[in-house]
Amino acid sequence: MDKKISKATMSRFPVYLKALRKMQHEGKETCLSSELFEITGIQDTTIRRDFTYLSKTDNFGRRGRGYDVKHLIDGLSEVLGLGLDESIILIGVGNLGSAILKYNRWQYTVGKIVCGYDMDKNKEGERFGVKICHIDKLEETFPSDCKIAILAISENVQGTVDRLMKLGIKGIVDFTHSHFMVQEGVEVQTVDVVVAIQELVIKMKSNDQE
Ligand SMILES: NC(=O)c1ccc[n+]([C@@H]2O[C@H](COP(=O)([O-])OP(=O)(O)OC[C@H]3O[C@@H](n4cnc5c(N)ncnc54)[C@H](O)[C@@H]3O)[C@@H](O)[C@H]2O)c1
Repeated sequence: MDKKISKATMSRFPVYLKALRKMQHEGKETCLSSELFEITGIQDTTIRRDFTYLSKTDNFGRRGRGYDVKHLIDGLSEVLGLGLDESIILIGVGNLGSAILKYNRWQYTVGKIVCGYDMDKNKEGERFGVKICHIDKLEETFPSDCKIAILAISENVQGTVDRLMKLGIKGIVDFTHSHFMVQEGVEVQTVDVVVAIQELVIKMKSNDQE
């Protein structure tokens, strides 16, 4: 792709992708930008402009006929470097981990949690349809195609991250409040409710000052 895609456009792509995967799941083959507007709240002019950045746009989006849902999904997945079927593992099946497992919005977006791990033997078995293994069995049960791990543990974070990296994990969604080191080529995405509230308060204050 030759055209440079702006950050704002890139941040809207996952939103379109999620909406389109849901449409595809419901059996829809084409969609109008106005329909995407209704689902995403993003103006259709913005949507149409954003889609011009996708490499396959030449073949679709003819006026009035709408976009081919599959072509759009392929184009967006290509740009975002995402597959539909990421195998994700969850480490720590406590309060937060269980809530994440129960959250069933995975399937239209990035893939699914294929296995959970916990150091508590009582957690072994199955939860919300997902197999839970003891963390001691991580190496022997690790899904070979898995590149992403969600961390919702409270102890031995660095040791666990080291084991995950040895197994080939390249992306970590981190809910712990611990500082840990990763090797080059491993990405960490931190999710923190407190930080989100802090940012919200800052935005609210700056609104008051305007
Ligand atoms: N980011 C956020 O916004 C946010 C919000 C709430 C909690 N947290 C953090 O998420 C983590 C989990 O919170 P919680 O409320 O679910 O705690 P919890 O005690 O209910 O659950 C933690 C689970 O992880 C397991 N565990 C701990 N260390 C482990 C390890 N090294 N390997 C395997 N399993 C391990 C425990 O057995 C337990 O089942 C904590 O670190 C907490 O501080 C973050």
